[in-house]
Amino acid sequence: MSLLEVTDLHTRFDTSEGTVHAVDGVDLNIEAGDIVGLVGESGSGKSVTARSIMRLINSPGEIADGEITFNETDILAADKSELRSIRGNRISMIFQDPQDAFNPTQTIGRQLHDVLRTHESGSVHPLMRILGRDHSSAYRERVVEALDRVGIPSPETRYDEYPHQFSGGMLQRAMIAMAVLCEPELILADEPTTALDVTVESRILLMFRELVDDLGISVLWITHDLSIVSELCDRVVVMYAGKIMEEGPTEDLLENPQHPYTRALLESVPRYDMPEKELFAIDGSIPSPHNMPQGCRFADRCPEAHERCYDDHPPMYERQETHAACYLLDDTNSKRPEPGVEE
Ligand SMILES: Nc1ncnc2c1ncn2[C@@H]1O[C@H](COP(=O)(O)OP(=O)(O)OP(=O)(O)O)[C@@H](O)[C@H]1O
Repeated sequence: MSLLEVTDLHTRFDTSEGTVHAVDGVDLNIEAGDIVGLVGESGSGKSVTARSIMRLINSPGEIADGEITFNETDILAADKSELRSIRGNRISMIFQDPQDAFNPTQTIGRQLHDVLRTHESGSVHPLMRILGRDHSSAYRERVVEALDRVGIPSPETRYDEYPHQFSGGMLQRAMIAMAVLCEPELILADEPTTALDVTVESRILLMFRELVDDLGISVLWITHDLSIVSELCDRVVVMYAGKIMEEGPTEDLLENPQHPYTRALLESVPRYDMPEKELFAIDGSIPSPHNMPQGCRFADRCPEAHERCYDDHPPMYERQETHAACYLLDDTNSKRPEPGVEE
């Protein structure tokens, strides 16, 4: 059994303009120790998928259907106390903007210390906080160790500094330290390096891979950047307009993409080794979330679309280890008689 199994997940938002089917029948598996990249254009439903896994969908949103099983725990049936013990302890989330994750009025060390203490022994009693009794040296040591592990220089000194004294890259590292502090089984990382410059980004990716290998943590890494996926991920899941279009091992999927959408995404990545290559942009735009087509969500932009693609969204077809939702992979297509030809 996989560490995380998401089956036929439907998450929607009821807005004044109608219902947005942000996640529409998503299946997703993550094995222990794997880094899975979730890629797709803006608005395709990546963040809503991650937030659904944590059950962080608030009104006007709701998880309308599906199953989410995390290490044999039924997340959608879990009560508040079960959820509390899962969030942070067993599944952590890292966000794009580290500023939002930290309180500007408390030192970084203090905040990491509180996370550790809260998850290990319940919430910190306000009186204990005033008396400073919760500031045990064992916790401090573990926080310093975590800051050191993510490559923050002079972690002992940095422990007592405030968020504004950290650069963007350092703050991002501190957030990663916070996510790994409780040694979770799964980290959901929502575009955590998008705001960083490329040199800091590649240092963080390298460090993250080492961290995951050392601690055996599984990761869902959300991004729209395929170069990050090729550097970091074991498997890739390609999402478009609320649906999974293709998924498979990174190398297979990037070298031999089956879905026209994946091919188009790969075509639009700038190639430094081929500077003369013209940049490709996918024609059209992602369908309006209020007015999804009944057929393949990508049909309107797909150069290979045929009549059938406009009728129903295709199921997943298997090609070795890759699965793609595209009728081009349906072997029975070739056996279908040409119109007007007797069988
Ligand atoms: N609170 C909300 N209310 C209404 N619609 C929402 C809400 N949150 C998300 N959506 C809609 O759900 C869809 C999926 O959004 P989501 O944030 O998951 O996309 P994404 O793939 O993560 O995009 P990005 O890469 O830009 O973060 C979008 O159409 C978005 O507008």
